[in-house]
Amino acid sequence: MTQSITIRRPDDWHLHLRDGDMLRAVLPHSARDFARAIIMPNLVPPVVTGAQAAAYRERIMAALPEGADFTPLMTLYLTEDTDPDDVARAHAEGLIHAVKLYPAGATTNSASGVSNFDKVAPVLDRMAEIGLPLCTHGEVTDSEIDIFDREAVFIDRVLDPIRRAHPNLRVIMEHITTADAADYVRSADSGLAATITTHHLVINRNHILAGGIRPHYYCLPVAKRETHRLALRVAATSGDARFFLGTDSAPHTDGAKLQPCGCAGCFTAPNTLSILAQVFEDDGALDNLEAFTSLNGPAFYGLPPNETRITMRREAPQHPSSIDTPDGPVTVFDPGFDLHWTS
Ligand SMILES: NC(=O)N[C@@H](CC(=O)O)C(=O)O
Ligand SMILES: [Zn+2]
Ligand SMILES: [Zn+2]
Repeated sequence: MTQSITIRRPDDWHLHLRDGDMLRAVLPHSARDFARAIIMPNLVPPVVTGAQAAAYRERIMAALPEGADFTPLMTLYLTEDTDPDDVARAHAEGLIHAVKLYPAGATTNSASGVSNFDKVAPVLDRMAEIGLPLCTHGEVTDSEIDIFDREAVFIDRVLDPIRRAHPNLRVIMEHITTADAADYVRSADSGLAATITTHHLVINRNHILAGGIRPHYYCLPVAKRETHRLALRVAATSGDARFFLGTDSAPHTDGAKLQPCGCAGCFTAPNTLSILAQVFEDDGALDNLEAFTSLNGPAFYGLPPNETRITMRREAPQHPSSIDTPDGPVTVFDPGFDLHWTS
């Protein structure tokens, strides 16, 4: 039996670090295992301009533990008023690595997102020209569309039209949850990729709803039926360069999760690598773990893979079940099985 695995240091291509006390509480958990992360801009207010991204980057750097080796890769939150010149400038400075599209109202802190997609066409044209990728929260928000269908409908109604209108735009479908999305990504030869979260490889909708409601498994896009989870496992463990890790680690205090109307998001930063090693081992794909966590993402973003390596050992890890913050505890995602890989 394999006792250790050595891989290039992983990156996280979709991460919520929040701000202030929460930032200081969660950042060490990502910085321990990941060299770089694409930092989501859905703060309140959102990170819309290059100047705001530069200031947020400073706050992240200031919150890093002594000696940590972690580089935040900043993103801008796309609004109908986003200025193409500001985006191009922030990209040219090396500050931002993507722009994030949230359909208005789709998820946590997305009120300033896009309703009229025609209004963002000039920004998307400029991004295509300069090679700056668009990250999408791929769900429509129409109240008449069933929540379990919102990703598949987004592909037909929003994503495919955007890609036809901007054929050179590089797009990352974030946190995909369906076989439909995996198939759509495979249908493109280039310029399209997807991130997959840790939790969507582990839970299906039964975990949220059967035998009692489990708010800590509620995230967006919501986990789908088992056939979709299995399709994501195939995509993630295949080694296919179009799929890579974006944990979507999205911390909310227990007070905010355990409510009549609780927040969406799973906090997976502390135990993601332990869970992934086990998922890949269970699927007989340990050899493809490095492609998913450390190679495919940088290749799509046009960055070199990390030079340093980490070794994971077959040993029961010591992860906390929750972490403390000044605003209250944040529960760590429970995969529902014992872990036996330590990073
Ligand atoms: N994934 C989630 O359920 N929540 C994210 C937002 C997002 O990525 O959609 C958050 O910011 O809390
Ligand atoms: Zn999202
Ligand atoms: Zn997210």
